[in-house]
Amino acid sequence: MTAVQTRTSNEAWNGAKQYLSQRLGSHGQGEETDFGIPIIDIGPSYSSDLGDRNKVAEQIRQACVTSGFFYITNHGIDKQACQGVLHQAKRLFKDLSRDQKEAISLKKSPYGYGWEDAISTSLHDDVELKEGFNWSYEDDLDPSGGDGGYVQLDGSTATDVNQWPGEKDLPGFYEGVKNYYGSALQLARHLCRLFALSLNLPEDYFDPMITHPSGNSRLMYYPPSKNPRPLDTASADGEVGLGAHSDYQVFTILLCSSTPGLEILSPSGRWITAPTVKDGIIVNIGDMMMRWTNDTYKSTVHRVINRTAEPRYSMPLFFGINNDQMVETLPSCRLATTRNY
Ligand SMILES: O=C(O)CCC(=O)C(=O)O
Ligand SMILES: [Fe+2]
Repeated sequence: MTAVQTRTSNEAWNGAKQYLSQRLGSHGQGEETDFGIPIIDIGPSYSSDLGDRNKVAEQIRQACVTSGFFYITNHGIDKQACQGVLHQAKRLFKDLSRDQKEAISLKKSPYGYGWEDAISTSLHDDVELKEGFNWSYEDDLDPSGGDGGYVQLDGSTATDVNQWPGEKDLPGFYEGVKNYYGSALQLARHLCRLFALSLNLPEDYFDPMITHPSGNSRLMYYPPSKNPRPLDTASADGEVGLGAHSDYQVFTILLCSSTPGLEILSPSGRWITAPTVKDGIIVNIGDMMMRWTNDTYKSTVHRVINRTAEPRYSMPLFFGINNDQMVETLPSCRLATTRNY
């Protein structure tokens, strides 16, 4: 049996800071070739023909070995569910009073779930303007019903850890979130099959690892800029919505309102603005997938700056495998040559 190593939150924070500065330090030397956010129509991946599914998987692979970011269209999530959850975000951030928000503040949660004030949480020492609301996977949100085996990242089996606004304060909020989140979980499981194909693994390779997945998610609010200006990614002007970071899970499914703001860092150190793609949802690779694939798939540094006079809302789902799943380098990503020592 392997000993479980625990780290204090300070150690984890410092480790994450160090990791980010290494990642930022490595920019400026890389190549720009093919770096962007391609749009992949995943409609054909729902076909019963393996050839169709493989064609989508190949496009996903191409995106993952370059920027690690892509849009998906024809993803199967109902338009109303998407609009609905962004509407719930607006209600939460605009309609709740300060006291109602404080009542569900993440400061009261051992796991950091609940409402997050606009405070500096950036690993890059930016003062962040965003407000958030965080929660973790729960069986009731999962259309599969889950298998009852969910464990938190620290191995605890604690349930009821999420802090939802009261039904009286925000009627219909939970249902609106569940409606989209449940569909996004199903999409995540579908994407796992495409990732498996893209990595030359059996299509069902990840299936047993996502029966009670890590599905932390959040709603985000980026206030309108005090100084609305044209997009100029060279300058942040002190108004950082969400500081530079990479996501830590396997992959993120990111739904955004139509206000632009997401920027991704190219290998040569340029910030590239993500365009608005009608009915498109962003998928991006996280650090866990980068590690798991032996750096074949890229987890790219990104940030959010709202330079417009409009508010911006988004909902990232940080999808990961079961927190109690043992991982080792994926078989198709091990070095081809074996060392004799
Ligand atoms: O709001 C966005 O567009 C991005 C959010 C994000 O990158 C994150 O929460 O990790
Ligand atoms: Fe992110």
